[in-house]
Amino acid sequence: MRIATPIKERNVLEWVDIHHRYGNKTVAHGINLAVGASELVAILGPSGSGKSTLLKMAAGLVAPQHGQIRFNGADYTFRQPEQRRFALMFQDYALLPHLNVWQNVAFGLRMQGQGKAAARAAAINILAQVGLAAEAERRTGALSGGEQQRVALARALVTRPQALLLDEPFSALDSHLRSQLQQLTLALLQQQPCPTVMVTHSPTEALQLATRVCLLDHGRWLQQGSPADLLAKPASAAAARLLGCDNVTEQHHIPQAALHLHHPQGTPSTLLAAAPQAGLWRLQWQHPQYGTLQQWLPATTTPPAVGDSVKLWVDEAAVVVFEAA
Ligand SMILES: Nc1ncnc2c1ncn2[C@@H]1O[C@H](COP(=O)(O)OP(=O)(O)OP(=O)(O)O)[C@@H](O)[C@H]1O
Repeated sequence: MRIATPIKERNVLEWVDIHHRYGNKTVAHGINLAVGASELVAILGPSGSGKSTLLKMAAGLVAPQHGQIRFNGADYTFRQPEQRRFALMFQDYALLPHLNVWQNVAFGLRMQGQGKAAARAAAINILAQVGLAAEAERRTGALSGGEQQRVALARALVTRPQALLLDEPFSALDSHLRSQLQQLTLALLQQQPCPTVMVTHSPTEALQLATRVCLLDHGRWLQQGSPADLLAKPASAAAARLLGCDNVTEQHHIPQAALHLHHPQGTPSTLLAAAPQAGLWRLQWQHPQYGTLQQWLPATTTPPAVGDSVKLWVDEAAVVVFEAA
């Protein structure tokens, strides 16, 4: 009988059994992660949880004390950064101040040995895609923060990297620019897919952009999954809090779908506060069994008056109970 050989996906970036400490602080504790060519994986975790260290290991800027970085099945752990052909876009995007915009973008291509004319043409082409063709001759110091970030994105993608590593790439931008650049990044990645890993501390960013979100705490995965799966069933209170969920205790998470106002089976609850926020009403209830609960309602609804007592039903079938609780 012939046994079918599993087809191994190509262009997979992997962290394999990574352990790392700084002094007595463990920042990676048996980390495994495989990112496929069409994936955008977000690593979401609190400050100091070890997110950037994992990215730096893939980039070749930090060598893990134990474990391997692999690409396409090959061991990359000790390859020099420039031998990896991975593009980095870090928070401090560090454009070269003595070069103009197109020269910054073309820099990687020139380092790879491409001729000046071809490198310039490729740079201008990608600058057009990020809406900066007209700025090609300008000094980078004269650009706004958002423009500099777009140059950094163009610079990261112009070399057609084997993998893209993004460390808080959008955090310095205001919300309008942030969403513009996020959409632009997704569009460019659709044109030239490669394993992409984005480090962020923003649950909104991770859940909106990533195909898979990995929750990291103290150098360990808390949980991994698609945004929809994680939101539907966070595995623990720590995971739910990292995801930015409301109504979390050590025992359970009460999602918005579990809350029903003016329900005949509801328990009289007092409205403590009501405020417009992010285009919605944010209500705070005092519930006799569940304590303080946050509820979000559409801006078009008229909330009860603060101090009123209203029947609020918590549908227990929709409450997420944590297994360890
Ligand atoms: N070169 C280093 N030497 C000593 N300690 C370090 C070094 N680099 C990072 N650390 C420490 O290791 C921990 C993890 O750092 P890392 O930058 O990976 O975390 P992070 O999750 O990306 O944090 P942040 O969101 O704040 O950037 C932090 O406590 C940091 O201070």
